Amino acid sequence: MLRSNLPIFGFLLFSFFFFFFFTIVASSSTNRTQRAFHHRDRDVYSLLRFKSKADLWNKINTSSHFCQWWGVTCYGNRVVRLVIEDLFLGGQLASDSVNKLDQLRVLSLKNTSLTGPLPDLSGLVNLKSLYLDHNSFSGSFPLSVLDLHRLRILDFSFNNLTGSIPSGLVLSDRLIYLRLDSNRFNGTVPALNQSSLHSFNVSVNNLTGAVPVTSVLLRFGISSFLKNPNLCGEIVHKECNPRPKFFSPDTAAPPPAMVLGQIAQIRGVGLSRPNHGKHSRIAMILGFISGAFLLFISVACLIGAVKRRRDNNEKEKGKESTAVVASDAAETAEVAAAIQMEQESEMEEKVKKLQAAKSGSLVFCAGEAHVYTMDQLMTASAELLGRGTVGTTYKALLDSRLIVTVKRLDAIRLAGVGRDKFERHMESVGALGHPNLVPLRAYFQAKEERLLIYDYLPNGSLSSLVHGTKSSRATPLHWTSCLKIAEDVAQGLSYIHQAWQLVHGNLKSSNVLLGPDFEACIADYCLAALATNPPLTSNDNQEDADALAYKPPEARHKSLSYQSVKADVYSFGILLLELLTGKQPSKLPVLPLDEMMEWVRKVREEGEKKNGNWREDRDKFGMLTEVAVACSLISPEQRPTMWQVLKMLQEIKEVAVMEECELVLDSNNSESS
Ligand SMILES: Nc1ncnc2c1ncn2[C@@H]1O[C@H](COP(=O)(O)OP(=O)(O)OP(=O)(O)O)[C@@H](O)[C@H]1O
Repeated sequence: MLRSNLPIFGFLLFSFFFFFFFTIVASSSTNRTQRAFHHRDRDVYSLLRFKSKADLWNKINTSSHFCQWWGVTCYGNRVVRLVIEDLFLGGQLASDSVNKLDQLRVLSLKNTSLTGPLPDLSGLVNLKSLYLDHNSFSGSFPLSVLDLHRLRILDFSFNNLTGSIPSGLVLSDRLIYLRLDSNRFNGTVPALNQSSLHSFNVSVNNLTGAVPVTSVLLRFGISSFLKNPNLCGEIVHKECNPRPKFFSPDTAAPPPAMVLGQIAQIRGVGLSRPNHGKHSRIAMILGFISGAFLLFISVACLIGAVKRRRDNNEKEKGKESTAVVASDAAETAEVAAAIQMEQESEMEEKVKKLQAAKSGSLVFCAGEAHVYTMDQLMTASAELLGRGTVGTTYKALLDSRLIVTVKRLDAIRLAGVGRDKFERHMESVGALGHPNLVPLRAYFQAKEERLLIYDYLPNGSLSSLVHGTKSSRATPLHWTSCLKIAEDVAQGLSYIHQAWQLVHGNLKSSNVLLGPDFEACIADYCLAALATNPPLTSNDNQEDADALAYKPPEARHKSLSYQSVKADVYSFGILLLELLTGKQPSKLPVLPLDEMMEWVRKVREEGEKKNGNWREDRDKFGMLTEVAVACSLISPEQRPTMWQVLKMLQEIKEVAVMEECELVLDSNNSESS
């Protein structure tokens, strides 16, 4: 009986397990989906709440998907950047709004006329850059910022913040940029000493007391502390509590007339007049006798004291009579020891760096893990990528299967750059961190050798994409690709210009590389500043002509070391025209706007005949050409800043998104009718 029912038991058992397994899988995937929706909804709710309290004039358009809103960047439907700048919002930063955006990496609301206190920000656990400058925020420094362990950039400058600057900031060891200037902070300056800090300013506040003498604050010098009238100390060149000088008028004995007057007051009589002969003679004799008596007593006491001093235990006596002096001396010794320790540690740091350089060690940039040594780098298999204006570039494959790019700088072209200058410059460049910059990971210098180590970007350069290579054909880019690449480059460039006030100096399509997701990343930034000699002329005249075409007219006849932000803007304009037309920079004509638009249109139409698989949108190309022409104007003053360029590009994107939405709505309407 049991044996005959075995198949039925087997079937029931199988069904039970199948059902059990299916339920678990289904419920876990439902949970996952629910979680994703839950996070997304929370982001939408946060943005809406932010808008409702901050955007009093309804400047932020929320009719599209939230990831398309002005200033919002998403990754996988989660908000990673909220950048709204130079816009009159006029409201407040409500609590419980942005604080829920736990995937946010960049929050920038600079110059948006926001008021009120700064809310709790401790929920922004992934935040790396926080720009709330040029607003009217009031109240105290939000302590929740101290919990943001990934924070590298903090800018609260030009607000009305009050209270003290929290000393907990000394523990924020990732901070590279701290601006608290032009507020109303009071109290003392915290003893910041994190070596990561590259930019720091607390000028124009009400700070008081001695500026702590740490090696990092010393490096910034007086310019970071200006217009705080009550600050003192070595760094601000002002003595703290100036001690009264011996024999200064303040401490000198009061004038004799006053002494006499006081004595007279104590005795209850007026000042004696000189013509009272007898009384004055008696007074004189009495005065003489009492003076002599006092002198005798004093001398006797002195002799007694000296004798007792000899007899008594010296230590005991020291404790009693010089307690105050001893504590002063201890304090002075402590301060001296602290200063000496600081100087020693500073020296140690310098010696270490020097030894590192001499012994051939790599100097890793701020926040980098030391994952390989110079020896490993030297024994890595290398492939030549190319020779450029400041050196030769190799791709190196390390043992750990890590691929890096090594740029070997040309000693002759960097001949005028001393060891310290190079080190300082590379420290600043190494502290730059932006998704559209190829990260500099480490640098090395020894005698004649200087190396820079960057990430290797696998998808080639923009130049190869636009013009093709031996192995790949050139592709005319769709306007959306042009816009995306232009926006990426503008983001990276305006970061260099704005946050760091550096310049690229050599922007061109071979210096724009494509990252793993085909995002555009700028390479070779800020190196031109080191090249003191003009570049060697290559054999390839075409290459020379193209390199020259990126240079603005004001820089054509100068050496490579000529650079400015407006020269970068010009190069960007040429790069954008190159993107739009696929023409080499030296083949681009110089034309006024209307003619340039016409020329770009013709070039695109020719391309379309050859490549019938893409369609262009004339208006979009027109708008992008307008931006390119504005950037490449002859007069540097008339060119926009990179920040303005970025805005123009984002506006074009917004127009395009709106048009697409309208199209979808129209087609939906026509289908339903
Ligand atoms: N980090 C990198 N990842 C991948 N390829 C790179 C990287 N850096 C440079 N390259 C490529 O290596 C080649 C040589 O670069 P290099 O910077 O030496 O010269 P260049 O860009 O042609 O000129 P310049 O020195 O004037 O910038 C270029 O084709 C460049 O695209």
